[in-house]
Amino acid sequence: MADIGDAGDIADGAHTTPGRDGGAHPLVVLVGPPGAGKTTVGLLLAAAHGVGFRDTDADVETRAGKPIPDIFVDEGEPHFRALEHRAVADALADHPGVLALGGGAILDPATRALLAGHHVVFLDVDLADAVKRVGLDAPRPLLMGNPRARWRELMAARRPLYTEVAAVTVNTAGRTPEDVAAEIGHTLETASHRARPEPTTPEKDVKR
Ligand SMILES: Nc1ncnc2c1ncn2[C@@H]1O[C@H](COP(=O)(O)OP(=O)(O)O)[C@@H](O)[C@H]1O
Ligand SMILES: O=C(O)C1=C[C@@H](OP(=O)(O)O)[C@@H](O)[C@H](O)C1
Ligand SMILES: [Mg+2]
Repeated sequence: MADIGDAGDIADGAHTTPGRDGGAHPLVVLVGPPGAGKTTVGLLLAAAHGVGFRDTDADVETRAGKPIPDIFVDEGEPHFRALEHRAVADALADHPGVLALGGGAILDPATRALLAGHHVVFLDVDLADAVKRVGLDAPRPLLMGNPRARWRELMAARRPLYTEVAAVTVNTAGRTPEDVAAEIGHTLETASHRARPEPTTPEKDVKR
C-alpha cells in the first residue's frame, strides 16, 4: 500500500529501522483513543523526519473499498477488526516511516503481540480535549449516540492496553499538534526510550 505524503527515498537510510527479518519497520507507531491526534501528529512527524506516513484506517478503507462507518454497518465490527489486524501486520512489516493505528487496534491481543519490539508512543488525552476535537466531527461509529459517554467508556477499557504496548506516553491535552510532534521527535533521539523489549519465552514453555 502506498504511503501518504511519502517524502521519497532517504539517501543515507538513517530513517529506516531494520527489523529482525531484514525488512524495514516503522520509525514510530502511534496509538491512543479517537481524538488523541494520531493522524494529525503522525503527518507532522513524518514530514519533520522526511519519511512517509501511513494510517491503518486509510489502508482498511482502501482494501475494503468503502469508508469505515460503512464497514461497521455492512459487515460489523468483528470484520473491521480482522481487516485492521491485517493492515497493522502488513504496515509493521514493510513501512519504514511513521505509522498511525486506529484507536481500537490494540484491542486485539494478536495485534498487541505484533507491536512488541516497535517504538510505540501512546498519545494520551483527556475527555474534554478529545470531545472538543472529535465530538461532532467526522463519523466514528464507536462514538455514535452519546460521544462523551462512549469515549469515557472506551478509554477506561483501553488505557491499560495503550500503556501495555507503549514505550512512551505523551500527553496531548492543551497542546498543539506541532508541540506533540516535537516531543515525540525527542523520544526518538533518546536511547532509553527505545522500544520495549520483546516478551521472553514463558518459563513453563522452556524445554530443558
Ligand atoms: N493537539 C491537538 N490540538 C488540537 N486539535 C487537534 C490536536 N490533535 C488533533 N487535533 C484535531 O482533532 C481532530 C482529530 O484528530 P486526529 O488526528 O484525526 O485524531 P486520531 O487520529 O487520534 O483520532 C482533527 O480535527 C485534528 O485537527
Ligand atoms: O477507537 C476505535 O475503535 C476506532 C477509531 C477510529 O480511528 P481513530 O482513532 O483514528 O479515530 C477508527 O479506527 C474506527 O472508527 C474505530
Ligand atoms: Mg486517526
